[in-house]
Amino acid sequence: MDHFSFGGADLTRGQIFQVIIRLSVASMVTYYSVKWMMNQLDPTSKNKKKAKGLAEEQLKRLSENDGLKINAHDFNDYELMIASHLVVPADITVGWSDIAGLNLIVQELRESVVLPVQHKDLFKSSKLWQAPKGVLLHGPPGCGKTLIAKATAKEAGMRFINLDVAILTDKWYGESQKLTSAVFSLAAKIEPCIIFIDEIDSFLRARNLNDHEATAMMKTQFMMLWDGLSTNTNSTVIVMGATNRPQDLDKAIVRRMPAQFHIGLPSETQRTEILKLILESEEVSPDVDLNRLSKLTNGFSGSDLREMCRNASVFRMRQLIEVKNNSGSSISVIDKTNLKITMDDLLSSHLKIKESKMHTGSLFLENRIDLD
Ligand SMILES: Nc1ncnc2c1ncn2[C@@H]1O[C@H](COP(=O)(O)OP(=O)(O)OP(=O)(O)O)[C@@H](O)[C@H]1O
Repeated sequence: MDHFSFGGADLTRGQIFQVIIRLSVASMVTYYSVKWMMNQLDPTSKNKKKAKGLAEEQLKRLSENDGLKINAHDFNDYELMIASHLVVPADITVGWSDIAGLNLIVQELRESVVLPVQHKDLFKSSKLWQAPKGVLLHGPPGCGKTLIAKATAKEAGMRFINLDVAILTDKWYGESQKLTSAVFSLAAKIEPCIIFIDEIDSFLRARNLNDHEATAMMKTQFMMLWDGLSTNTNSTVIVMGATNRPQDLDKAIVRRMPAQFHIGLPSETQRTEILKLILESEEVSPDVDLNRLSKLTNGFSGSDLREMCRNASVFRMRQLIEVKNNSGSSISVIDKTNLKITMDDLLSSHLKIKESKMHTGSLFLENRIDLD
């Protein structure tokens, strides 16, 4: 029998084999225990599991409803993490008809994005007809940037990744580089796709010396992957960014977004159109004067106008019902004949919102000439 000498001890071949097995088992136990402990310590482990489940569900819907031949197994963990923010076109509830007063922008997006995506074969003969790889929507909050991005995806039949950039930079998710490249590889697998980044300035602001090394690397990587989209003319992936502060964006990013649209506070005429659209499906009393309301709401965004109408309908509801207990579970109807939103309801609501905007300093009265 062969004998081997280890640290002065004579061991047979069988004994060495046993030692190796024991060592392997011990290392495996240690590896899995440490992994389990890390998982327990990781505050995002629950979120990760939830995100994975959500992603698998969305991808399944995509293959069932959109006829895309995909399977959750075709995606790595990082892609699944990003896919949890995926919205399938069937779930997007807004289209062009939900946007008021922005006809020119809608027409441009229809021609430059929707048509080339919908009629890819027809448009492929010219490189200039291809949809741009980057679109920037800029302007004050609540004026419809997100609305436009979603409606574009819906009308073009594109999948929509509402990218939460916080997960790319969150240290618990780690591996920012892998997640960043997963954004683009996922988008390519499910194209045509819009990668929407709200407040893109917070992620891709002008690079400066104070940037953390990892952040700087991630920005560079993001831009390289983005450039890769231009070389692959077959895939239709568009990065669409929205920002209130375009001046803070890195110039290199702005260059990558050749299609840019300013969505400003609505003019008087636009406010009339927005109010008309919001109140179209509501019961409105004949005394409601939209032109007067539009004049009074100088400085209001589309979102403020919506809030004004919502508030007015709450005033109406108060006239209609009496809440009998604190929890609101018991109500009695007082007057069913008086359902229509009145001009008084809207005027009271207007005052309430104007006051609140003045307190928060968000009422920017525009001294502007209406161009439309
Ligand atoms: N032009 C518009 N037509 C119809 N509704 C509008 C319009 N602009 C804004 N709204 C209403 O305001 C809501 C908020 O708009 P949206 O979220 O698109 O604004 P945003 O510009 O993306 O704001 P933020 O910068 O705060 O994200 C919309 O869901 C819609 O109800």
